[in-house]
Amino acid sequence: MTKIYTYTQPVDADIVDAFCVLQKGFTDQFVFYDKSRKARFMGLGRCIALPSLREVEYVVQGETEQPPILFSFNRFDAENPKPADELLASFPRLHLMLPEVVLIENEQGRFLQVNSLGPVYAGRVARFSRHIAEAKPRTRITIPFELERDSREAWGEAVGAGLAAISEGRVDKVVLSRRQKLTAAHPFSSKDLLVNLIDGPARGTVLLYRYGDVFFCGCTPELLVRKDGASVESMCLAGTTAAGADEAEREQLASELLRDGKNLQEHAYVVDFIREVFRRNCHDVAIPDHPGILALQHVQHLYTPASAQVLEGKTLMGLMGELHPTPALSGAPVGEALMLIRQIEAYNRGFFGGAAGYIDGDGNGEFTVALRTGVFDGEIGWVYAGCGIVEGSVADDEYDEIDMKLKTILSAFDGGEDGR
Ligand SMILES: C=C(O[C@@H]1C=C(C(=O)O)C=C[C@H]1O)C(=O)O
Repeated sequence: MTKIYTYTQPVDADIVDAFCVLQKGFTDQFVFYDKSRKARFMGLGRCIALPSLREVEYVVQGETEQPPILFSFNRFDAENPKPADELLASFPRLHLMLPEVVLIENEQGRFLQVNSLGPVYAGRVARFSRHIAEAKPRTRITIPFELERDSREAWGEAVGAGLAAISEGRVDKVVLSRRQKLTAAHPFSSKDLLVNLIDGPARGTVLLYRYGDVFFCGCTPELLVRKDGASVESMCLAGTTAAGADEAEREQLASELLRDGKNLQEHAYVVDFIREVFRRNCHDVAIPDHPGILALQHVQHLYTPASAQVLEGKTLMGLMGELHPTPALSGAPVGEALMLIRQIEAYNRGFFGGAAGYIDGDGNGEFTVALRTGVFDGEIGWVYAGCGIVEGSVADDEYDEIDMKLKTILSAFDGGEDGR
């Protein structure tokens, strides 16, 4: 048993401003920041890595009873023998990470949490508090960059290989991705991208995992699983169209998407898969028969929410393991699709499409699917996005769909000076 001491006290500060001032002192950083709900956790510093919550016992200290917050970033296909891109390869393979300091904003308020393997003394927390009290409102900057286009021809070949596997009956759907390299004129920091994603128009959950100089970040719309006591939720997200130039066009495109057979089929594989996992692990499963629309800044998706009550003894980590990867990121059937992705894609996805989230010391928490993300160091970065290929998919259209999805992570370079 590892004993953790967790000292929490309220803070009267914007946690993003507080993070910006504290982060200078820490190379290891972890962020899970839901823009629409108060589920916001910003971790700093290397404290301890744990294989599972079962090994942990925590002692609550301080004015507020809050369990410790641990972060978990998992690769899309941890067993893929293909070497990861050099930037991604520098991350350790850790399961649960408990940072030294966590800034929290939840339904109970805003807090500063300090974790340690020995008792935390009040003076240490007070020092962080004083530092936070000096935090100035953050500013945004635009970071100019150039993208190296990946070839449409190579993509055409990849899609061709996917379509061949579909017509041979090996898979019904396979999700293929593209990556692009970007180079900025000047080195940029994780803080700059983080602030632009949090304050910019992208909807969803902002993620950051920085280890040393290298960082992985993005803003994902896709919830994999959320657990709060016995209540669990997930989300089926697959099937995509453009956002539209104005509200009328958005509605027009949304109503076309809701009637598009190919997209509905892509979506149905995800619904069937999540329903099956929920039926095995939960009761009172509620999943609507027909999808709705999730309208985002750069695209819109077919969307079906899923909720249930989890069986006693089932854990968040267990559910995450069973749900990931869903056919939204792999294909159907999942195992065959994963094997095909290993064969077709020239690179290892690393954390792109992986399960990224947090868990508290009581076993509640949530995981997202790490979409609309990239990995960065200094002035270079790799950004990733993918799309579902089914019978009838046209390579050029899918290439354009991926370009639309890439706009979300690229918006991290936009300081918003044009008023957006
Ligand atoms: C693979 C991505 O997105 C996934 C694929 C989608 C699709 O194929 O329509 C839609 C939403 C996501 O589940 C991505 O954003 O990179």
